[in-house]
Amino acid sequence: MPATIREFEAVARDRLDPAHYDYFAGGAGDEVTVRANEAAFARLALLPRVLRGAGSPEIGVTLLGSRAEMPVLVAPTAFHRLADPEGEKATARAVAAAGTIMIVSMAATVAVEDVAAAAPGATLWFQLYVQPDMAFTEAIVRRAEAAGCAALVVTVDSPARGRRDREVRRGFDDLPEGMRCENLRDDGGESVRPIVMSPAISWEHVDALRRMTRLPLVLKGVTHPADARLALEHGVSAVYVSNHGGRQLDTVPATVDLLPDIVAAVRGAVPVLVDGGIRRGTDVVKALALGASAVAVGRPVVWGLAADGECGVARVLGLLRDEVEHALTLCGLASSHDLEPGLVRRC
Ligand SMILES: Cc1cc2nc3c(=O)[nH]c(=O)nc-3n(C[C@H](O)[C@H](O)[C@H](O)COP(=O)(O)O)c2cc1C
Ligand SMILES: CCCCC(=O)C(=O)O
Repeated sequence: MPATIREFEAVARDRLDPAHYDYFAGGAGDEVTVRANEAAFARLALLPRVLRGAGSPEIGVTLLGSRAEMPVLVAPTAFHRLADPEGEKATARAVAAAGTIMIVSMAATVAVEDVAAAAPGATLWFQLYVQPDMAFTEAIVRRAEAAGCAALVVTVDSPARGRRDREVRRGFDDLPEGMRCENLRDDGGESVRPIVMSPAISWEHVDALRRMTRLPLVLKGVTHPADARLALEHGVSAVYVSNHGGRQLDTVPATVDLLPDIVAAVRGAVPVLVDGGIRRGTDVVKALALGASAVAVGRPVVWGLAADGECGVARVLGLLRDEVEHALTLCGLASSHDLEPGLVRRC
């Protein structure tokens, strides 16, 4: 039984088709950003306080009306059936058991309605790539609403798909026979449209989404403080700092290094979420101390799923939960809400 998330990756690597492992693990260009995300956490040190009598820590969080029993969400990742036959259904069941939030990818290999039905207790948010055909975008949004998704996470770091050399080398350019992006079905029909990543997507599309749905909008893929300020002007309900796990533009800085400037720009107006390189409870604690309301994990969930399906995801989420609680206890804190920047030192 793997004892750490990094050990889960090793098990997953052994079990996965090498092309699929490389799809999940890889990133854009020289993978500078992939490495930077994890390395940046290692460069931050924690400076605990002692004798605080804090007791056992409380780590739950309420975000946009959704409750999460731990401040770690499941980031949207595509193609879970490449990792396990049950795919996103298995992930959602583990998420329900952990009491956290799963952001279902628009590129899921199980339809969002079927994910919801498989895990009635799961809190689901839906991730959207705005499609230039806004009628089709609206049809997808309506499906997510009807399936009970409680927020819409709009990914804005993908005006084009990142170039990932590992995918090119492996010739990975399509899903295997019998697997497809079920959320891209055309108007209840049998055909599935390709996902379009369009450089024409702009703030006007965010405004159109705002008018289209009452769901809270989360903007995923914000890295520049000026864009965080614009996001507030356009009425978003949360800003999600992400460089897509280093899979889009290579050499974007590590997200945890970008976080303080975004938090300063947002000035508490809305929650700030962050993902990228989180592999330990101490990473979660550092991100929260620097002002994130919660974090999300992408690859760790895929490693759990590939290693042992629903049980593997449950174990990965359980590890993170235990590690967060343990780190808070060692920091002398009664609650994750008591985290503040003074706990973190750059070393
Ligand atoms: C295999 C894989 C597939 C992904 N698919 C999506 C996706 O469909 N939509 C999206 O917004 N982000 C997607 N992402 C990005 C994740 O949501 C997240 O930003 C990233 O994985 C965080 O970094 P981490 O993997 O180091 O935790 C994907 C990431 C991976 C690794
Ligand atoms: C067309 C699916 C895109 C999935 C994705 O965002 C990723 O692989 O990073």
